[in-house]
Amino acid sequence: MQPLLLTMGDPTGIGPEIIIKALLDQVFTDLSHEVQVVGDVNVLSHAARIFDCTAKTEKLDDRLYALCFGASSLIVHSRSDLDVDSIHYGQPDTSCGKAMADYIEYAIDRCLHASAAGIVTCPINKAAINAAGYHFPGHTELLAERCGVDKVVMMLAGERLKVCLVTTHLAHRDVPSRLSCDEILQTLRITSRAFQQQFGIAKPRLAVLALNPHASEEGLFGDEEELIIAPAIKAAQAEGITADGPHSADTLFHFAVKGAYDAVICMYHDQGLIPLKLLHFDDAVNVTLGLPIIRTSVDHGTAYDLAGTGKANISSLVAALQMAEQMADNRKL
Ligand SMILES: NC(=O)c1ccc[n+]([C@@H]2O[C@H](COP(=O)([O-])OP(=O)(O)OC[C@H]3O[C@@H](n4cnc5c(N)ncnc54)[C@H](O)[C@@H]3O)[C@@H](O)[C@H]2O)c1
Ligand SMILES: N[C@H](C(=O)O)[C@H](O)COP(=O)(O)O
Repeated sequence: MQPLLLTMGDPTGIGPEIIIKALLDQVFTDLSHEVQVVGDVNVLSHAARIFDCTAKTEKLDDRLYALCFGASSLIVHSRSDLDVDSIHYGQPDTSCGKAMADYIEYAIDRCLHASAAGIVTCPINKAAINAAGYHFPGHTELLAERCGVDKVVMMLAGERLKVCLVTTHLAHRDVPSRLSCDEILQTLRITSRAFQQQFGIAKPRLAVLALNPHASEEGLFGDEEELIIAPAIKAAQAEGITADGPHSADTLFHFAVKGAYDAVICMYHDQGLIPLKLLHFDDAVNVTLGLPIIRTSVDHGTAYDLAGTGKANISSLVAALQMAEQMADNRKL
């Protein structure tokens, strides 16, 4: 069985320590897929000290190590040679920015060449990867580009609520001009197909949100609902997709969490991620739908205020690993 690759994320964030914590808590041994880390063996070894552990490092091959703590061990594809004495929690430099982007690119490459089952990502700092010359607003867009896909969907998934975004990382003032009937229709198609093929829901029920308050109150404040969103829903319905709306965003979530829908299609990042993280910050998973490879992620960021303390919660990491494993198993069926 091919391994799941877990990218370490920002070397100065909480990524390294949640990986070590997961290893010490035997999280990886509870999975049927082997988990291998793509990161920096010295940074991980350094992070072990946060938990008063000393890691033994064994070189297996070029850039391939085993990191051992007593009976627990972890294979590490060590793709950077950062100097742990010159990097500091919460302060990424250009070498860290380059390293975190390299980890993702290496993992994508392995998946595209069918030598890994999927990718689970720890958080990156978007400003740091951009400063290092990788002009992407996040993993999602980097993954889409490297996999040669025009449109993907960012879904954040918790037990009670799943939100899928039509637009992702962009300024609020740019949202209306980036919304189009085609973008919404593609989001509905990708989401519906992913639920059917990857999550085993034959007829996913999708709620589509409005952009404006009260779905624009019949055009009183805005016309995106009439001109863009409603036609996209109609086109999706004509293709057999179970979608309805546009729904007022302020009330729809109440019904969605009671089980009326499998997912909520949101027009912009915070429209969906505020309710999602309010309910599920500890245990939600970020999944990229529409890729030819499997990618899940923790739902939280680099948490610089916690980095180096060992206090970060690993529940979202555990959920992201479990979901990647479930997606890999479904793919085999
Ligand atoms: N998947 C990703 O790569 C990803 C996701 C979200 C944010 N980010 C990036 O992370 C950076 C910081 O973003 P932010 O401050 O908006 O969000 P954040 O999630 O890093 O932090 C928000 C708050 O939540 C706390 N927190 C985060 N993770 C936690 C955990 N595992 N356990 C306990 N508390 C936790 C933090 O201490 C902080 O108080 C930004 O550069 C952002 O772009 C990356
Ligand atoms: N939008 C995500 C969130 O707030 O949790 C996050 O920034 C991660 O995005 P990528 O997976 O594209 O890095």
